[in-house]
Amino acid sequence: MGRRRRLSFDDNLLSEVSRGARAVVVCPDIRGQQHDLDADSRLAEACGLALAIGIVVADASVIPVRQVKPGTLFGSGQVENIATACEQHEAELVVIDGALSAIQQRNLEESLRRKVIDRTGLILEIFGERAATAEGRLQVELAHLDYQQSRLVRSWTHLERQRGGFGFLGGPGETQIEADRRMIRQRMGRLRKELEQVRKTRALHRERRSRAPWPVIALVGYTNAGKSTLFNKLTGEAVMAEDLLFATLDPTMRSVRLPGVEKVILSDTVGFISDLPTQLVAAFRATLEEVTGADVIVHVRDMANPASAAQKAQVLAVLGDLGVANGEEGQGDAIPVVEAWNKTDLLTSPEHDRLIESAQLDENSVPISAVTGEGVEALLTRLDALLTAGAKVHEIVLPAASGQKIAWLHAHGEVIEDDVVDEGGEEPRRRVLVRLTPKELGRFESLVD
Ligand SMILES: Nc1nc2c(ncn2[C@@H]2O[C@H](COP(=O)(O)OP(=O)(O)OP(=O)(O)O)[C@@H](O)[C@H]2O)c(=O)[nH]1
Repeated sequence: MGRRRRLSFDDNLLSEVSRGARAVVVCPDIRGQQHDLDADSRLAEACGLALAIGIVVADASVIPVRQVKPGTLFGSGQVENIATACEQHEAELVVIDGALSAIQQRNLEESLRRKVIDRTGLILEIFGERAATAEGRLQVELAHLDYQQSRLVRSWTHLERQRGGFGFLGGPGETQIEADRRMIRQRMGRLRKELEQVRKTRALHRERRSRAPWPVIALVGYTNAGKSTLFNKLTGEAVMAEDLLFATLDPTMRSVRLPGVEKVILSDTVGFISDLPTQLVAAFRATLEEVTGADVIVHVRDMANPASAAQKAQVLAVLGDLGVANGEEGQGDAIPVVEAWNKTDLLTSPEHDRLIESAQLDENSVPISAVTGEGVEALLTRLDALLTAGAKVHEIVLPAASGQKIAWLHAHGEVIEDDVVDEGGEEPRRRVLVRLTPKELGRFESLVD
């Protein structure tokens, strides 16, 4: 009969994995495949991602794959080894840190008699859990549907009937599959429209903020680099100091005071991850757009991580694509980038000394420990210098009644002289001699009376 099951997008579609599930994590090291990181670092990252959504990593291993088996990815002996590891470690879930086709996933689930998720599935779980803003949530749902759609099509062309998998396919029959595909397409269409709307609102917000009288500092960096920890240190607030990856899918904004600059907005952004599946790039970038409006970017780096250099290259590539920074100084309108070389407390003494030495050669690199506070003052001083760079003295004459504007000048600029000038006219005027950066002058000029 083939009872129809409705596609339901409202009830927890995004969650396939329960918190606390015990998992065996496997990183296939496929011969000839290029990756940003080596297999061990990828495995470590995958374990971190799994932990971030509350999965218990019971066992983790790299499995070299000479030749991909179309049906199962791994060879049969390797699948047996994974099954043994699952038995030994009482795991109910297998995380494969690579891309699985729908068929491979299904076959592995059958042989292992356990739920199997691949890397895209894992990252979608994290995005689904962490997306906080409307745009983030819409992007994640869209990415999820896209992922499911590709599985639906592929599985149908190869199989007479899909079993297991995502659970929303009911009875067999092409009409059923077609109907499901149409529903997914319609839903995706609606989501895209909603996204468009949300983006417009966001652009308005950004515009409003860019006219806000405060400079913006954006924290960017690889996942687990220590952005949230530094953010907390700087703002003095416990925002999200969890030992979690992606503690911040959506930008978090806080205002802080710097020694020389009265007030700045600090914006924490989502962490980067290696080899981001292409389907997820849009969801990830949506959250980074905030960075394009920043006055200074702080690139937080985990200097205790052996993959630190590769991570830096990726962050710079994305910032370059966003058109905000190119890593080189003095080029175009690029936003200045300060590198916060974090986790100095984890380095050995010679490593620590080497880091301090290299930082002395480059004023835009500041060794810090967001945990102990080492170097944080120096970072603030550098930020202050960049935010006040290019400041010039301006003579500004205003009607004496412009109290708010005059107060703004005192709050933001370095006021050198401020007197009332009486030129015999009807209205007394104030003449303020004040040092302002070009950006501050722009902000001042956009103030409304
Ligand atoms: N020892 C040491 N640990 C640090 C330091 N900074 C951060 N950590 C730790 O590194 C882990 C990750 O820090 P977070 O601040 O959550 O990293 P993040 O960059 O915000 O991570 P995402 O939100 O995933 O992008 C936490 O366990 C922190 O306690 C540091 O300077 N020294």
